[in-house]
Amino acid sequence: MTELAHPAVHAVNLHRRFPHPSGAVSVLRGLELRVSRGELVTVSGRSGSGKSSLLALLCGFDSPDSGTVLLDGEPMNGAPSWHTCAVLPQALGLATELTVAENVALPLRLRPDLRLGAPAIAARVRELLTGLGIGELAERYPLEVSFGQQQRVALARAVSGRPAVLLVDEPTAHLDAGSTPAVLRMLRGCADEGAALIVATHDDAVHRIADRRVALRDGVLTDT
Ligand SMILES: Nc1ncnc2c1ncn2[C@@H]1O[C@H](COP(=O)(O)OP(=O)(O)OP(=O)(O)O)[C@@H](O)[C@H]1O
Repeated sequence: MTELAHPAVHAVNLHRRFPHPSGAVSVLRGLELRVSRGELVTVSGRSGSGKSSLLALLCGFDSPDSGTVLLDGEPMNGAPSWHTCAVLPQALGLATELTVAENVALPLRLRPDLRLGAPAIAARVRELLTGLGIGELAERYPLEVSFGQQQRVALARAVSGRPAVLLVDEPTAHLDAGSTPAVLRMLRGCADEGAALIVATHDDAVHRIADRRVALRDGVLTDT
């Protein structure tokens, strides 16, 4: 019972400042955020307001100057496992030496606890790629598909292991209007299955599927 009292993600008084010879940038200034299981929160904010910097702190890629990130009530200790917290970063980070299907399968192969055999992994990969409209690209390599297609591959990889927390940076930035609904369906579906989602976006279509919208301004979040 007590564990349900904790939000899946709780950012407490986060401060992050980047030193630079031409003047330090104080990006986060006491930022607070709580996101529950099953909740999809979108973060808006002008370019350079600190959305990606926030996501980097929440997944442990970066550390705050002060403040804490709690996952399920526990202070983050280094980068959490991929099935605890998965990320779709702007830079995607696909493994270019692996095929599209192998990239998406990776989080599943890293989870022996799931005891998934090769056929079950292949079925999950197929389901995700087909759901995103890129099933025919399974055997290609990331550099043989467009950037918008790579972005959907990276989304499929992020969700394949059913992470408890999913952090997503600009998921529709490189998509045409026809490809966007499938991405929105997948994001919403993850939240409906119980994941906590934080999605940085400039896209109103993404904001429309949110349970809650916040804006990052002057280093803090406000409800919109
Ligand atoms: N490693 C770093 N070193 C120095 N400055 C940084 C670093 N990372 C980010 N910044 C600065 O922090 C600020 C916030 O950047 P960030 O990428 O988080 O913004 P954003 O809101 O995600 O922007 P966009 O919408 O364009 O992606 C910017 O002024 C950026 O130049």
